[in-house]
Amino acid sequence: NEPPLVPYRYPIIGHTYDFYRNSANFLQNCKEKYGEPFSLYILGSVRTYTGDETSYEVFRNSDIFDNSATLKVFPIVEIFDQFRQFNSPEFRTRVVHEQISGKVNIYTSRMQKEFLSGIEKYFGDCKEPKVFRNIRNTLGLMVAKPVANVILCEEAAQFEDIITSFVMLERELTYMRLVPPILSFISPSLHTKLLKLPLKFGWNPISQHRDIFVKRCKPIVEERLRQRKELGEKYIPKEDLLDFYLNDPNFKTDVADDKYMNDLFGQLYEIVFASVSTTSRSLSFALFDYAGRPELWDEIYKEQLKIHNESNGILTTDDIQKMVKLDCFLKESFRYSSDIVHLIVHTMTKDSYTFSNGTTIPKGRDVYIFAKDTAFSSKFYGDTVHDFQPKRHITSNSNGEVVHSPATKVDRSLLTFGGGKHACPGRVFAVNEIKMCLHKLILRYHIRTESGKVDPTIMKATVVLPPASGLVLKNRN
Ligand code: HEM
Repeated sequence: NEPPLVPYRYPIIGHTYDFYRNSANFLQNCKEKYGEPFSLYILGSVRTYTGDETSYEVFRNSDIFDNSATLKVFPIVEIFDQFRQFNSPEFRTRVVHEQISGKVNIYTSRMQKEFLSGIEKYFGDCKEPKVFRNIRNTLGLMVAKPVANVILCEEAAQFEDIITSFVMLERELTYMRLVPPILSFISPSLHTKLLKLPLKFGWNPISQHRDIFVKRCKPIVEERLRQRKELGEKYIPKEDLLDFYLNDPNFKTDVADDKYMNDLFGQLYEIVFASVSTTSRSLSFALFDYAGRPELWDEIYKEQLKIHNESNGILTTDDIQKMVKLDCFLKESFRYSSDIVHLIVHTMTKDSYTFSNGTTIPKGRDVYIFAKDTAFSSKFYGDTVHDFQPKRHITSNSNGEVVHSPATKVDRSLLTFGGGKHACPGRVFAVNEIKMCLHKLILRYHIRTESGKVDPTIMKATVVLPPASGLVLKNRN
């Protein structure tokens, strides 16, 4: 009882052409005609696509659906493995969960300072309306500053070359993700081999970023090691990820030699990449979603002003939690910016798996999540599914209590942060970061699109990117 294989006309090519020509429409038509899940023959192999009903099952059953299939299209682990001594995804997830998301209250004031200095530097006064194009790049730099502060250390966040390097790293690796997988026609593994070929010849696309990291951070690491040695038990650990690694039994050292610095680079920069690429993408979408919808401005601004006045301009995590309107707006922006197909690919590892609706897939089948189907599902979002309505995330109970479903929440109706055991461990940090940045920007500037309308997003195969048009900022005073 396999999911229906959608009929195709040409052998070998199968559905490849139709899929890449307009994947959103094509997948939608397939789902309407054949239900879900359904299977397609793309780039020489059969893949199963899940929609709003069955996608969450895949995330929830992470013991059966292995997410490492993602590495076939994006061999990021190998790139970082060239530098580090060992790779443990479980350890990394725990570190992000406990040391980054779990400590946002400690980081909030430092992040705030970084945002304020970033806003001054990259946007400035804007006394007269000023147009900003290529906003994703600017927002990447903005996001990189607090990330450098938390993941490396406060000192490192002040180095311009570290901040630029974070953004370049993100861009270079994202290009790799967008390389068309033409060779997969011959064999799916050939595409991966092509992407990994430069590594075989000793050329790693991110070596230049390692050099910058070593130049800037080695003296800091050496000084910390020296202090640790001198003070012993009396050493007070610094609140950043760099110090956490220096103190962890797996990474403890007396000497910061090349091998050690390479290892630190591999461990820390994979987290930097996971953090900067996703956060700057979401922040860019959110700014465009805000700038193109004047009907939302007043309410959101008033909330920010109230919280600003109450907190005397120095935000705590409690203040950020009070930004309910901003949170609902961000959640709606997450929904609107959903990729067509989820980045994470899952392979079914058991002998067979039967979905709750009765269809069965065999061992080894790659399962792709048709994410847009969930984000725009009328089952979850009713008749207004195509309207941008932040208030949908607020519910008034019969007892008069008003509750809202936070942007960090992972559930079957929104797959922005995945789900199940592997759900993004950095989401609390990311949402706090984005809200803080939007809060500061909205307080300081009137923000609108250059066109005065909601600008269209850009589609690259199944990936959705923020508009390439300009945003106009003008100081409120
Ligand atoms: C808006 C920003 C972000 C988005 C949209 C996002 C999205 C995701 C998604 C979809 C996954 C895969 C989940 C799954 O397989 O079910 C993931 C995993 C992950 N994310 Fe995020 N993420 C964001 C920010 C961050 C940040 C700031 C960090 C680190 C500080 C981070 C670290 C990670 C890590 C380590 C994993 C792997 C988890 C695992 O496999 O167990 N992410 N993220």
